[in-house]
Amino acid sequence: MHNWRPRVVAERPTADLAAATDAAAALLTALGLDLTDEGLVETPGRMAATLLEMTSSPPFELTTFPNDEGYDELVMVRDIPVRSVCEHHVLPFVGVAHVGYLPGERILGLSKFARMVEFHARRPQTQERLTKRIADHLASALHPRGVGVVIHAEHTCMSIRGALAVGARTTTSALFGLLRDDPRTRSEFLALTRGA
Ligand SMILES: Nc1nc2c(ncn2[C@@H]2O[C@H](COP(=O)(O)OP(=O)(O)OP(=O)(O)O)[C@@H](O)[C@H]2O)c(=O)[nH]1
Ligand SMILES: [Zn+2]
Repeated sequence: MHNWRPRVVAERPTADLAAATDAAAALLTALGLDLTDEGLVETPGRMAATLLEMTSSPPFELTTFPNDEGYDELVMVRDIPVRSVCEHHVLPFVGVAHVGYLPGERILGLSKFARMVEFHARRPQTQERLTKRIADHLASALHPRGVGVVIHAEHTCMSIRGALAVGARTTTSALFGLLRDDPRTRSEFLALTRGA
């Protein structure tokens, strides 16, 4: 009945796209929609593929290098795009992450900051948990002297419905080590997250 085939199928071994398509059709029908309507015929398949795409993480490998020069100042990647899905309404939240660390013996390939954010973002969750997981991952992979993650995001579940707070942004942060405990490093990091 549904001929539409997704162009991009994200990986998740336990996903059953055919069953998800049938379930999406049942949901839309239960909501009173007529799926024989021309524009809706392929919608269940698109819905299933879209939800799978939005909640599946691309795999990646962390590449680290020895900190040969003994670089000991802050490394920071700002304005990394965040696209995730809130676990309460399965609606997107979208924003940016700023990720920084104070290196110890290893440094991280710069692109891996963005890959790490994308990896953790692509699943239903809260912004708080996402922030903490990125910081935990960086800390366990690098054993740095400090880690900081700040995310600013708009949650569509409270902007396009419900509270209708269009433009309201939520800020979360996770700070470890010297970025949490040393006042100078902490304020340098937080100033950089504000664009200074
Ligand atoms: N702390 C936190 N809350 C979130 C996040 N994403 C969505 N929420 C909130 O989850 C809550 C769910 O509240 P409920 O009262 O169970 O759901 P609801 O009736 O749809 O609530 P409204 O959104 O106020 O209409 C809402 O307040 C959402 O704003 C998140 O990342 N972190
Ligand atoms: Zn929500």
